[in-house]
Amino acid sequence: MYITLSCLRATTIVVPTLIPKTKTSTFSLITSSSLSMSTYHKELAAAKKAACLAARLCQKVQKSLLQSDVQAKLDKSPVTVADYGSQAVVSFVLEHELSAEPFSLVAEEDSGDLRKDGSQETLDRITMLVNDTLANENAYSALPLSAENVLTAIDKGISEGGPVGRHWVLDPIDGTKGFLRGDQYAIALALLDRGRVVLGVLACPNLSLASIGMQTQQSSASQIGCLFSAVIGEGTFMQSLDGSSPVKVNVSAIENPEEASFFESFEAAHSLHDLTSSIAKKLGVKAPPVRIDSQAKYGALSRGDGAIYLRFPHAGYREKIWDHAAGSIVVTEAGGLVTDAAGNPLDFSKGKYLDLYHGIVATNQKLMPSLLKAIQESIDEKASSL
Ligand SMILES: Nc1ncnc2c1ncn2[C@@H]1O[C@H](COP(=O)(O)O)[C@@H](OP(=O)(O)O)[C@H]1O
Ligand SMILES: [Mg+2]
Ligand SMILES: [Mg+2]
Ligand SMILES: [Mg+2]
Repeated sequence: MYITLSCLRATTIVVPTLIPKTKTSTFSLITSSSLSMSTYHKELAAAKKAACLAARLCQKVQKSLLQSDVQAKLDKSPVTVADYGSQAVVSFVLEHELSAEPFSLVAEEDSGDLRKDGSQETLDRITMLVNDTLANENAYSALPLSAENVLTAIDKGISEGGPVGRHWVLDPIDGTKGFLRGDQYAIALALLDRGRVVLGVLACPNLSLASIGMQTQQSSASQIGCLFSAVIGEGTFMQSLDGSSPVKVNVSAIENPEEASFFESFEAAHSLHDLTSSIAKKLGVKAPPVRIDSQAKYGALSRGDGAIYLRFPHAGYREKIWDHAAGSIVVTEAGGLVTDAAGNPLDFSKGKYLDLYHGIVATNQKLMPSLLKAIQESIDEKASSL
């Protein structure tokens, strides 16, 4: 039996342990072969390290959130010093850990607003946060970073992605609105190889290690902060953000929709809650929806906390790849399916956006056919009532 020592080590170190082989319905301990044989082993270790450091920065900011730390982007969505700081940290760490490889990053934020007059104080604060976060990383001779270095690191995220070569895909804080409320958010990092997601890491600093809905019954209730990771063909693993041993996770095995519970966005503006409630009613789902922010929903789904995730944005909204790349591989490698509302797999090879039929659906293989049927009926009913 083997465990990883810490998610902050760039090269995953495995050591023998005396942990007994235990198994629950959804978790099992990692095996040596799944760690040592990975094609993307180096990339996985770098991604975990980058996401854990970024999570540390975000946690620090969330604890002492000041109004001046929040700004509105041109599209009026919020962005915080932590979004920028997280992007700078991940970009810097990936480029330095994987310096032998060409580096392409598709990321949500850019430095445009930070370069404008009046932004110097905010930029100085971000630079300080980034340097504090990386302070213990003695291996990086480029430290401390100047404000210009931080802007450059943020702007490395300017790639458009696409079907050729490798591209990292980053949402430095997914669920910024949840982050501002003190709720769920995630640092979501994925690797595309020739248009396919081959690796994903989701750091969820506010997600309990115990399953949602079971916190009151489990002793690990107080342990908060999960890191999900998945490599194509190797399964999905969960560990605590401070580096506990990874456990393999699996999606729910529920076959009867009446026993299923479903996740959706906390923000009603991000998904049509009336449509999802009509779908749930058709399926006979009894439990009320679990509404949480960010790709933490994919993480929770991958370990079987709920059985379905439904996301139906308002007409005209185009989903971005960084909102789903890491989450989708975390669910598919845990045995689930992630498709659009017609059952088509998500295509991450088209650049920054996903072309979708109506929305995104994630569940296990047994429930998917009846779910897609209920979805189509609900979409048709909605259309005919307009
Ligand atoms: N009108 C809209 N419809 C659907 N998604 C939206 C939206 N406006 C913003 N979003 C996306 O929803 C993400 C949050 O997802 P969720 O609803 O699952 O919490 C946001 O990510 P950021 O917080 O990274 O900007 C943003 O990209
Ligand atoms: Mg945003
Ligand atoms: Mg996002
Ligand atoms: Mg974001």
